Amino acid sequence: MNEVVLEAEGLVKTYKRVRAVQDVSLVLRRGRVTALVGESGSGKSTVAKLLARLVEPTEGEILLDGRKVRRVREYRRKVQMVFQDPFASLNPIHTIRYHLTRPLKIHKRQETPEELMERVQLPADFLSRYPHELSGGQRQRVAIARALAAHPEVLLADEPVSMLDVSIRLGVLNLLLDLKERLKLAVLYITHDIASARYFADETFVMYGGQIVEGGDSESVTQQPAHPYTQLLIESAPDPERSVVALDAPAEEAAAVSAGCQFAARCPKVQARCWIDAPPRSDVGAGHWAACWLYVETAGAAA
Ligand SMILES: Nc1ncnc2c1ncn2[C@@H]1O[C@H](COP(=O)(O)OP(=O)(O)OP(=O)(O)O)[C@@H](O)[C@H]1O
Repeated sequence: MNEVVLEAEGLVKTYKRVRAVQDVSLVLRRGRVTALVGESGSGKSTVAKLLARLVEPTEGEILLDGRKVRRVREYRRKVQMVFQDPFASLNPIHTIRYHLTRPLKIHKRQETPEELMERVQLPADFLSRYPHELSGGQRQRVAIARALAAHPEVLLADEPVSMLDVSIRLGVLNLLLDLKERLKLAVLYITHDIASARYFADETFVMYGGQIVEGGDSESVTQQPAHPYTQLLIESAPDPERSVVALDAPAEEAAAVSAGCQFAARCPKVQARCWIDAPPRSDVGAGHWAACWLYVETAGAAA
C-alpha cells in the first residue's frame, strides 16, 4: 500500500447559502495520482483550494504526514498547486529564470533553474525568455517546474491541461506521470474529463453537488461505473462535441437540496427514498464504492 501523505476528513465549505463542499473525505498517497472528476460547479476547485489551504474549511480537518500542520508556510511548501490557466499564473514582466530562481531562493534550494527546466523537459535557453514567448504547454511546464522548486510531497493540479491544445495535453499529463514516478509525488488531478482519469489516475473520485458520490481504482470506476451520475458522465464522455455541461444543473439548485440524494432531481433511476434520505456509501467491488440507494438492498452499507 502506498503511504498516505495527505488526508482530508469531513471537509465542508459554505459560502453564504451555497454549500460548495459537503463532507468530503479523501486521501492522497505517495507515488499515486488521484483524480477528482466532476462538472463545472461540482466543487472540485473548492476542494483544491481547501487542500492548498488557500481557503479555510467551514468544518473538517486536513492532516499532512499524519499531523495537523499549523504553520501555513511549512504546509504550502509541501503542498504545491498547479493552476488551470498557464497564461494567468506567470507574471508577464519577468523572465522564466526569475520565476524559477525566486522559489529556489525562498526554499533555500541548491538546485539550479537549469536543472528544474530539465526536469520538465524544456531547453535551458528558454530561461531568458518571457512568458509570452512560450506556448501554453511550455508555460504549464514552467508552472510545474516552479512548483517542484519547493520539493513538494503533494501536487494539486486543477484542470492542468484543459486550456491547452488537445495535441499537447498528453505530453503534459505524461510529464506529471513521470514526476509522480521519479519524485514519488502524491498528485491530485482535478478534471471534468473522466476519460482522461482512466488513463492518468490510479484512483478516481467522482464529485457531484459538493459531495464525492463514487470512488475506487480508476479502472473499476470508469469501466464499471456504479453511480447513475458517473454512468451519465461516461456516456457523454466519448464525444467531445457533446459537452458534459449539457448534464449540468445550476450549482445553486444542487446546493439547495437539503435532504436526500443531491442527484435525485436528475437521476434516471430515482426511487422514493432518494428524496428523503442521503444514501450511504456501499461497496460495489474491491475498494470501489458508490453513495447510491441502488446498492443498499441486501449487503450492508460500508462505513
Ligand atoms: N468564493 C466563492 N463565493 C461564493 N460562492 C463560491 C465561491 N467559490 C465557489 N463558490 C460556489 O461553490 C460551488 C462550487 O464551485 P467550484 O468552483 O468549487 O466548482 P468546480 O467544480 O471547481 O467548477 P469549475 O470547474 O467551474 O471551477 C459553486 O456553486 C460556486 O458558485
